[in-house]
Amino acid sequence: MAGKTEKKVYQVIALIVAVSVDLSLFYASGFAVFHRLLGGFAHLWLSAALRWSAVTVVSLLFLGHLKPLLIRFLTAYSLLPAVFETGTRVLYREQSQCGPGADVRCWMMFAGASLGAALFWEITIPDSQEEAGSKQQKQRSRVLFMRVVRLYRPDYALLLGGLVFLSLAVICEMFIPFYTGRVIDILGSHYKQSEFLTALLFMGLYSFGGSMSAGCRGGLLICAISSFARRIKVKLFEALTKQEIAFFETVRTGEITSRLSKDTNLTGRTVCLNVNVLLRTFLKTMGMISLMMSLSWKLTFLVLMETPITGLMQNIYDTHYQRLSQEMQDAMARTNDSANEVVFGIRVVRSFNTEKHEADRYDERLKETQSLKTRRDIVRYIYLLARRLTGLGMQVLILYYGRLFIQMGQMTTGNLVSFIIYQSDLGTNIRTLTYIFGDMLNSVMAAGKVFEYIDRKPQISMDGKRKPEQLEGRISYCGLNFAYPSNPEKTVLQDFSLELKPGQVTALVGPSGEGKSTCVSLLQRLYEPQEGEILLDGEPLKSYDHHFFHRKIAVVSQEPVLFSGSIRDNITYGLTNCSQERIEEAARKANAHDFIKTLEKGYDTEVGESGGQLSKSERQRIGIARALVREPKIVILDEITSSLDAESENKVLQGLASCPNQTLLVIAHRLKTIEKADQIVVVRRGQVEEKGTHQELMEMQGSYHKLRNELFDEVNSPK
Ligand SMILES: Nc1ncnc2c1ncn2[C@@H]1O[C@H](COP(=O)(O)OP(=O)(O)OP(=O)(O)O)[C@@H](O)[C@H]1O
Repeated sequence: MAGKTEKKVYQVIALIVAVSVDLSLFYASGFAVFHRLLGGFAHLWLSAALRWSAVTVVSLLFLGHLKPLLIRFLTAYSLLPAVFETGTRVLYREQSQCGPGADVRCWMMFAGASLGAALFWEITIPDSQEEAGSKQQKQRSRVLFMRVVRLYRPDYALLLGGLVFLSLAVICEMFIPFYTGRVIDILGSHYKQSEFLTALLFMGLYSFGGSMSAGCRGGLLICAISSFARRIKVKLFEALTKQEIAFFETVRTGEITSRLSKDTNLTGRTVCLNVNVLLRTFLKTMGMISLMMSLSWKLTFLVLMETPITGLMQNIYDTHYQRLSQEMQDAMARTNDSANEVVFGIRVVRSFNTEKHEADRYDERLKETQSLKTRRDIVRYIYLLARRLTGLGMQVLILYYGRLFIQMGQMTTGNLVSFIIYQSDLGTNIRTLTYIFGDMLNSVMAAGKVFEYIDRKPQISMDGKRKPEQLEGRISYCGLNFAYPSNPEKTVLQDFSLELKPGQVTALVGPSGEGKSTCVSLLQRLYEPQEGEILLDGEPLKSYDHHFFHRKIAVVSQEPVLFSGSIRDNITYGLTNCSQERIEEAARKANAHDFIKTLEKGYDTEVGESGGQLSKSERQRIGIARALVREPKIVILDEITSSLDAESENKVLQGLASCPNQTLLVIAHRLKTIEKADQIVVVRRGQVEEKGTHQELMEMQGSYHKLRNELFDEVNSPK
């Protein structure tokens, strides 16, 4: 507490000493002797340097170190009188009121202006520690922005063309108000036709040039944007397809599709269009300010005084508007998700008669979105009102002072008209500049989300190199412990060990939810066990080359997913140069050939979206053919019985048994079909409870025996 008070006392003493030193120097700089000795400009700049050094040293001595905000303030504060005076003398050959002498009013004006500028800087580009989080975010935005700019490299020619036309358009547009004022002056004074026609001609030429250039600029930039969007979409898509399955389970589908469709477009469009608007507005603003200066530098300074107020208002508005927009977008994504879910599961909705319930749920989500939208719009209206009021106040001031200057002969009526046209544009331009700068930083956040996925390293590595010429197909599960990443609390497999031998059929049986499908997922490397390892021919799965491994292992899941396209496309999915004989052979083994032949277009029949034009059993058989056509070393059938009748299942198993040295893993509920398996494994609570042949397990009278009896009772129980 005492330390804090001491620090405060030091700060107050520092302030008093610095102000006294500075005031003395400021007054001394006004002494006539210095003017005579050093000349006008030299004395101004020397005094600025002296004041800067003196106040900096005093502050350093008392405070020990200087914060960036204080350095900026001191620099602006010491240099402002010199800059202001030099500018006035060079540009207008006049001396300002603060030029020859130095009084307290000038000193206070410069101090106030510097403090305002430093605070404005601090709010827009913060430096202080309290704002460190926000500063970091802005720095991150800049890095992201530069990355987007680099990604535009293939389209630099288009961008360059766009920039050239942009500059031409700005130059042309800038001169139109100037000639408007000129026409008014010509009409108002001694009318000369030649002058009038020349002014009209130039106005026409500039208008035409401006429109042409603006059109070309827009066209070139749109081309650049669409080419960029295509490139980044492909990059993102590639990155997404490499992610592990757990990623897709933890991230909502709506979020992924929104990244792919919306954020990629936003990244390309906003950055490119923002740069376009930013440059155009910046050039226009600079040009306008210099033209306005030439019309009346005093009125121009008056107009520029509005800038910090507008900037601050814009900054506050942007922060709230962006936050509410983000919340609204999230709410919209949730609304779309719920609609998608219902469309996807419309059969369930209909059969459970929950149409009304789903409509109410959708309405709830819509209400949430609507309320956020209303709040966002209210913020916008308040901002617009404040903006209009400041603009109006400024226009009244301009008219008041403009009339005074006309009376004093410092400007003509035409000049004032041109000035007012420029001023109304300038206000919009300055607002656009502040807005675009903020918006650009915010919009690159969309790019940030896209890059987050592009840069994401899949948690299951695909860096294995092993591609042996010969593969036996011996699988060993060694002491696996596993919990799904989306539910890490629940251990699904516990010290799970099992051996699958080449040329043998292993069947996993057991009650539902005990971990059979999980064994298959781990063997496919869809997930990585937390402990233990799965070996293939004695080597860890992750040491095998990703493509090699997935050519050697084929899975037919409970509900195989087909993709739109023909039956042939689906069977040969991911393969090139696959002969018709090979396709047909696989289809025969899968008991699919006969039904395909009865179709009008045979193997060229379209299966529809997700195979929707085929029955469940037909989809299943095509899924089996797709697995077998690869001639894999290891085949996994995950409860194919759920959609196949007993006859089809028997045929499929016979077909598979005819492949020599294939390791076959079957998960089955219908125990009858796996009686002939070389090894039957009962999985319970994530562990191997029993294993052996059908005969051995029946003799043991354990779990398998019990399961068989339960199923037998189920089948024979009176309906
Ligand atoms: N993707 C997942 N995320 C989280 N938990 C999961 C996931 N998939 C399965 N589980 C859980 O893991 C446990 C084992 O599931 P698994 O699908 O392996 O059982 P199963 O024996 O194959 O059952 P079934 O015979 O019904 O297919 C279950 O409790 C299940 O709820």
